[in-house]
Amino acid sequence: MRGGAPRGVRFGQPVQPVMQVGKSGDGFADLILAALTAAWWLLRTVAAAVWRFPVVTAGVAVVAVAYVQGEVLTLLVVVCVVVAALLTWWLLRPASFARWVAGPVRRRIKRRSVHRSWPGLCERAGLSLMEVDHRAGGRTCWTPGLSRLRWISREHEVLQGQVRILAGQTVDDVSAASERLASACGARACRVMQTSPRSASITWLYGDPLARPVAPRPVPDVPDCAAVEVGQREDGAPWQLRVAGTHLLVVGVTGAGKGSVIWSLLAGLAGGIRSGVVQVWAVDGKAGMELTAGRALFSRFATTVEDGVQLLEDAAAVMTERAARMAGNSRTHQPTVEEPLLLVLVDEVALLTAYTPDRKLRERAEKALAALATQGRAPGVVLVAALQDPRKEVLGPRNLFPTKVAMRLDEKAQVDMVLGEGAREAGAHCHRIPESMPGVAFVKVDGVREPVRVRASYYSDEDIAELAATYAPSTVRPGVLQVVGDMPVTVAGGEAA
Ligand SMILES: Nc1ncnc2c1ncn2[C@@H]1O[C@H](COP(=O)(O)OP(=O)(O)OP(=O)(O)O)[C@@H](O)[C@H]1O
Repeated sequence: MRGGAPRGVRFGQPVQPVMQVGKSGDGFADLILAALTAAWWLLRTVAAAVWRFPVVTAGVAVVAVAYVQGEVLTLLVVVCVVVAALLTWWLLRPASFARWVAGPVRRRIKRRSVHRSWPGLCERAGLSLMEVDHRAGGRTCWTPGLSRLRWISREHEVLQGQVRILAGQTVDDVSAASERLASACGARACRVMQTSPRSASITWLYGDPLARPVAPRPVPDVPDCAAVEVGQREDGAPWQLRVAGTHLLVVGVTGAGKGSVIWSLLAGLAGGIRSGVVQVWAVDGKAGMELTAGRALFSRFATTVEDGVQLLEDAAAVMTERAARMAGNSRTHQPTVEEPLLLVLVDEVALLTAYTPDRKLRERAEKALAALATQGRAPGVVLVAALQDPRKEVLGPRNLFPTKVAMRLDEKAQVDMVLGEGAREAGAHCHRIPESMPGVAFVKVDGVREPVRVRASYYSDEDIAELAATYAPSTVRPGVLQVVGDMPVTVAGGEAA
C-alpha cells in the first residue's frame, strides 16, 4: 500500500505511533532511550512553537532577556509608548491604520490559520485518505498538499494556494468540498480551478470586488478581439471576453443586466468600430428600446422581427461568401477594414424564434441562427445573443455558443441549462445572485472546466450617448463592405455599387 502512496503529499499524520519504547529488557538502555525520546520531543515542540508563533515566542524571549538584564521597567515603558502611539493612530487615522497595521496583521493571521488548519479542514471535508500499514500495524492519514498560499489581492482579500491532490482523488472531489472549505475558513466563497491533472488552484474570497458597480474601462484605440475587457472578475482581475472565433450567449431574467454586458462589449470594440475593422449589425426585437441609444455604432440596425430575420439571413450570406473565398487559402479570418469582423448582435433573440407567431419567419430565423452559430466562427462572423428564458424550445442551438454568460436566473435548474452540466455544482449559483447586484454573472468558456463569477462595467445613458458620438464608424470607403440603404454591398470607387 505504501508503494502506491500518493506522491507530492505535504501533510502526513501518523494516527497510531509505530515506534514502541521499552522492549529491550535492559533497564539502563531503556532509560537512555526514554531520555533521548523526551529530549527529541522537547526540541520538536520548541521548534514548532517558534515556527508557529514567532511573534509570541519573540515576545517571551524579549521579556526573558529584559528580566535577566534587570530592564523590565524600561521594557514596560517602551511597550506603553508603542501601544499609545498605535491607539492614537487608530483614533486619528482609522483608514490608514487599517491599511498599514490592522489589515496586514489580520491577513497574516488568516493566512497562517488556513495553512495550519488545512490538514484538519481536509479531514472534516472528507478530503483525507487513510492508509493502513498491515505489517507494522500503523495507520497514516494523508491530506492533499497545500503550497504557495498567498494573498493575490490584498484590497479585495483574495487568498490563493496550490493544492496537490492525492492519487485516487479528482479535482471534482476538492470542488465538491469548496462550500465546506469556504465556511470553515470564514470566507464568502471558495473556488477550485484545475491547473494540471494532479493539481488545482484554490481561492478563498473574503471580500467581494463585485459588491459595487464596476466603472467603464478606458476604450482602446485598437481592440484586442481575443481579450476584450468588459468588467471585473471576483478575484479582482479584469474580466476579458474573447470575441474573435467564438459566439457569445448572454442569459438572465429581466433586469439582470444583460444590457451592461452588451454595452461593455461594444465599448471594448469601439476603437475597431470607428476604424472599420469591426462592424456591428444589431437586432433589437424590443422595437429598439434597448439598443437605439447606440444606433450610430451599428452599420445595420433592425427593430422589427421581419427586418431582424432579413438581417440574420444577410449575415449568413456574407458568411457563406467569405467561407467560400477562404476555402483552401486560410482557416482563420484576419479582420481588416476591407473585410471586418462582423458582429451580429441580437437582443432578446426569443422574439425572433419562440415568440414569433409567424411560423415561416420563425423557421427562417432559426435556420439563419443555426447557420451563423455552426459556421460563422472561422469566416469572422460572430453571433452575440441575449435571452431571458433559457429553455431549449426558446433557443435551440445554445450549445453552439462557446462562451456563455449566465446572469441572475429564476431557478437553479436553469444554471446547468445555460452553462452546461455540472456548472452549478462547480459553484455557479446564478439563482442566488441578488436583485441588488445587476451585471453580476457566471461565465463559462468551452474548454475551461470552472465557471468564473464576474460583473460587467456599468454604462449610464450618458456614457452610451458619448460612446456612440465618439466611435461611430467612418463613412463610405472604396472596396469595403458597407451597408447602403439596408443591404450589405461592397462599395467601389467611393460610391455605392
Ligand atoms: N453592470 C451593472 N452595474 C450596475 N447596475 C447595473 C448593471 N447593469 C445593469 N444595471 C442596472 O440594472 C438595470 C437593468 O439592467 P438592464 O436593462 O441591462 O437589464 P436586462 O437584463 O437587459 O433587462 P431586460 O431583459 O428587461 O432588458 C439598469 O437600468 C441599471 O440601472
